Amino acid sequence: MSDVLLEAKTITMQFGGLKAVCALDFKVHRGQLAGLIGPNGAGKTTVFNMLTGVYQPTQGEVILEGQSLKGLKPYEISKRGMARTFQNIRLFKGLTVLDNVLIAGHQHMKYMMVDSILQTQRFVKTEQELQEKCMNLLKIFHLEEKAHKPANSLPYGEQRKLEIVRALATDPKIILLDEPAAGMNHSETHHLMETIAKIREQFKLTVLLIEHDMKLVMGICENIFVLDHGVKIEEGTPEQVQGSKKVIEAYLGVEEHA
Ligand SMILES: Nc1ncnc2c1ncn2[C@@H]1O[C@H](COP(=O)(O)OP(=O)(O)OP(=O)(O)O)[C@@H](O)[C@H]1O
Repeated sequence: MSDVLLEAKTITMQFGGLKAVCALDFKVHRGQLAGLIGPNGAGKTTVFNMLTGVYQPTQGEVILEGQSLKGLKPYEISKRGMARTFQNIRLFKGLTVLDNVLIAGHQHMKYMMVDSILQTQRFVKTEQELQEKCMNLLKIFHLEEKAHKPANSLPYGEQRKLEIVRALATDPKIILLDEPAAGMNHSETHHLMETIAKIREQFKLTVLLIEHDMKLVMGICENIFVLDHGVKIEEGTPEQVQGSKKVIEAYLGVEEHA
């Protein structure tokens, strides 16, 4: 099996007259923790939207495990093992924390409608297993005691963590995290960093994250892609990227992100 799990092959996204992303190439290797960074408006979220089928690239293609994702819908890509979180939290706010996770887990259940109506043994067993799995995931993120509380009663930082738990409940091979630490304080961010590293090990996951918190990115990513005006201007280890003249220039004037 190839070492490359996810590949962007010269992907371009044109919105009318604006090329938000231009002929972008990159590869994420199996098991890697990779980062996608760049100043505001560089095209990072647009890249995630192309990877996950929200947008079809106007040119180029995305390859997951050697197979093109061209023309696939987001739910089809999710079934192939790519999960994501969003910059703006998207939870079922009135439902409990656990129900939010169960709904995500159900998307990949193998039993039939008839099992569910007749409450067959297979259905009951699968439901129990799913419930256990979801509770275990909540435990990893220290959310188990809030399992039966409404999602909208959680503080913002915990809602972000719940989004990650929901993504993990789909048993992904790769998880794309869009600004997971946004709105978190220093100690929450530090804890999140440790948890991301832990779940990567525990679930043999591949992770690609967008993040403005440079401490987080430089602290956990092994390989970083830097976008500016839709173009990849640098790629490498945290040390290589931090020392790059092009990267420093791209960030000049936006020092609040440094
Ligand atoms: N649906 C859309 N239609 C038109 N233009 C868009 C659309 N989505 C994004 N853009 C534009 O594409 C460019 C890249 O936006 P994108 O949100 O991908 O950047 P980003 O790097 O994620 O920014 P930020 O760090 O601020 O979240 C911006 O100029 C944005 O205004």
